[in-house]
Amino acid sequence: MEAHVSERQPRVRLKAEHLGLHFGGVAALTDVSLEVREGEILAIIGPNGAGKTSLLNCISGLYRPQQGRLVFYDRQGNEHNLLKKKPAEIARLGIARSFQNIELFRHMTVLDNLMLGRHVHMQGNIFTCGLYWWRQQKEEIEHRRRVEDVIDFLEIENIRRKPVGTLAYGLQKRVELGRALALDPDILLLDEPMAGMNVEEKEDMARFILDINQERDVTIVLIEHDMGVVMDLSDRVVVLDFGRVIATGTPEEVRQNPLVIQAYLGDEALMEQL
Ligand SMILES: Nc1ncnc2c1ncn2[C@@H]1O[C@H](COP(=O)(O)OP(=O)(O)OP(=O)(O)O)[C@@H](O)[C@H]1O
Repeated sequence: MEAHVSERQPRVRLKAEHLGLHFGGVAALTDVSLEVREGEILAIIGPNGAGKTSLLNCISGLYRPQQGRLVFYDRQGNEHNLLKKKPAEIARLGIARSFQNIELFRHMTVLDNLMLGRHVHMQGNIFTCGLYWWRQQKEEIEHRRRVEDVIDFLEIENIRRKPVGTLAYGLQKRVELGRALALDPDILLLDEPMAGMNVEEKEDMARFILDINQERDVTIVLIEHDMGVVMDLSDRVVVLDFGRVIATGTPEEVRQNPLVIQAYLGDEALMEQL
């Protein structure tokens, strides 16, 4: 008897429809539509100035596009209009991000930076502190437990008490990843997590990204210039050029797409990697 294997389409967790973002006369994004599917690693690639960071900024609420729709579906399937939410609300929904230029407090320890990563989940304030001290204590312990779990996961136990500014660049990038992970995200937005790293650091980072995706069940949207990394890590790729989506598909499909090759022509370093 013939076996019927049903191939279930993964759920869509984030959908952008016809996004348009401009700064005065500069169009950063034009008619950008894409979806992020549950459990995938989606890479956003494109030449410099293509609009990659602007897109992540729209998703995390830092930029407000003038056109289009941006919707997040939570684990229960509820729809959330991200264009109506502030960055902290978006983070609380389960969308965390790391930044291209590390955005950590350099004089604070690794542990404190990671605790700050959880602040959007913290309920306590000056009133509840006084009235419900025990509740505050319980909450604090739980946050600390989750942060310690991230520290173990990223293998940074030995630097947990060190000020971030004293760490090597590659480790700072790992702490930046930890800060985003401490938020317990459903979707992690990573803006060039391997930029400026040596080969060994890149390999470590690639392993952590895969483990976060597979073991911690986190959907990942990744901006990356290193095409080798993109080809190895991602399930699907969206290619932006001059603020427009010019291709979407598997790494192999986009690599052979004539529009993508055209967009990268002129940049020999990028072409070599394609
Ligand atoms: N805050 C801003 N004010 C004015 N223009 C901006 C702003 N942010 C982005 N832009 C413009 O939008 C366009 C897209 O920039 P963006 O940084 O999103 O590209 P990118 O693909 O991330 O580039 P890179 O690979 O160099 O980081 C560029 O022309 C940029 O100058």
